[in-house]
Amino acid sequence: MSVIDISPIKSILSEFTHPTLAKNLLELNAIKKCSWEENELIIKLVMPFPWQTAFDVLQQETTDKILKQTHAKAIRWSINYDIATLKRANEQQAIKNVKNIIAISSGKGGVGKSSTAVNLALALQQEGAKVGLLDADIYGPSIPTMLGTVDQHPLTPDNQHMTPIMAYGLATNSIGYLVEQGNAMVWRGPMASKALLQMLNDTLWPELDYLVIDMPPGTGDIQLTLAQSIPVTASVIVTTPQDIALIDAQKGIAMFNKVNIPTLGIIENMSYHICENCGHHETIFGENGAQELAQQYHTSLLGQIPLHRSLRQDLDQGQPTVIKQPDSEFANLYRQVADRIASALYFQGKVILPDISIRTI
Ligand SMILES: Nc1ncnc2c1ncn2[C@@H]1O[C@H](COP(=O)(O)OP(=O)(O)OP(=O)(O)O)[C@@H](O)[C@H]1O
Repeated sequence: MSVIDISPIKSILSEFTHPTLAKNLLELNAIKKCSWEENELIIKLVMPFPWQTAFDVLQQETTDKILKQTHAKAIRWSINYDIATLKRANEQQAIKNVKNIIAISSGKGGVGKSSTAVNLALALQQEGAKVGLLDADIYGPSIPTMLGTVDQHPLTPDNQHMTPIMAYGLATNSIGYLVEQGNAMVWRGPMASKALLQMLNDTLWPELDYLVIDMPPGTGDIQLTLAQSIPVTASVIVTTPQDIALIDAQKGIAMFNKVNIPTLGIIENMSYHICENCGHHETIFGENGAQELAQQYHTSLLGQIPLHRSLRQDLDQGQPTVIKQPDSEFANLYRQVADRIASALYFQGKVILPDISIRTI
């Protein structure tokens, strides 16, 4: 076959725009292969952040254009990921095998932080990343229930380290796997923080692009100690639109600012209620609160998740909506938020070499 000029293909690919792309695919150096094999065009991308949904859109939007331009019979598309390790807050040392840590926090309890953390972790995974989830919500470890793993216990092969519990492809650990329900509630602050840091350091995490940490709610001493001791890349705040939750979310952002941890943005949970009968959207907890808070603190509103019975039911049954109803509008929303988080982390952060040293506490 004669040599074909691939520059028009690259130019079509570089013209592709998407909310996750602050730079185009050419500038990102994401087009790793663009060549011919027996009348078929091979296009291979390697992305530094999870990008599956956008990759589907790219194919839909550009396949016909490229075929027309090249007269190829078909395109064989593929995508791989080489997820970037980003600079950690306060130059902290990394956890072995963990590239990036995202702390999910809320100023106030009960706003849906754990529900959001679980669905987001699974959404990041569906978008192409290797993900772990650490339930640091010591006073209400709900992750095992939400993942249907309540009866499981991590093994300790050497009496010091723990093997994580695998659930739907996520590597997880939770205080809920280790102590009887209710026992951790009586721990004093330092004991609780120590236990969590131990879980973080002593779990035999497989290679992870992101470890999502479901932080304990509130902005007290435990949260401050944890925020300072965990090598996080950035934090994400979950709130409801209610004034009382927003005031506490504000305290959360202020706490992270104080210890130099970037707040990537705010997720508004229970933003509006969707009526199961007529589909009507009702803003029962108020409107625009999280948007205004984000503006005030120069951060972004990463997404708005509705209040819906099926979201709660799926979690109660141990099958988060992203798994139970992957094609639902809710799962799409979680994937959209996950994509925003991953691309914002990449474009706002500084890429560093992975650090494989082990921390001791
Ligand atoms: N968007 C939603 N729609 C319906 N139910 C929800 C939604 N978000 C959370 N819930 C339900 O609200 C309850 C509290 O949620 P969750 O445990 O995630 O809150 P939390 O902020 O982590 O709480 P805590 O502060 O106790 O850790 C759960 O029963 C959960 O299923």
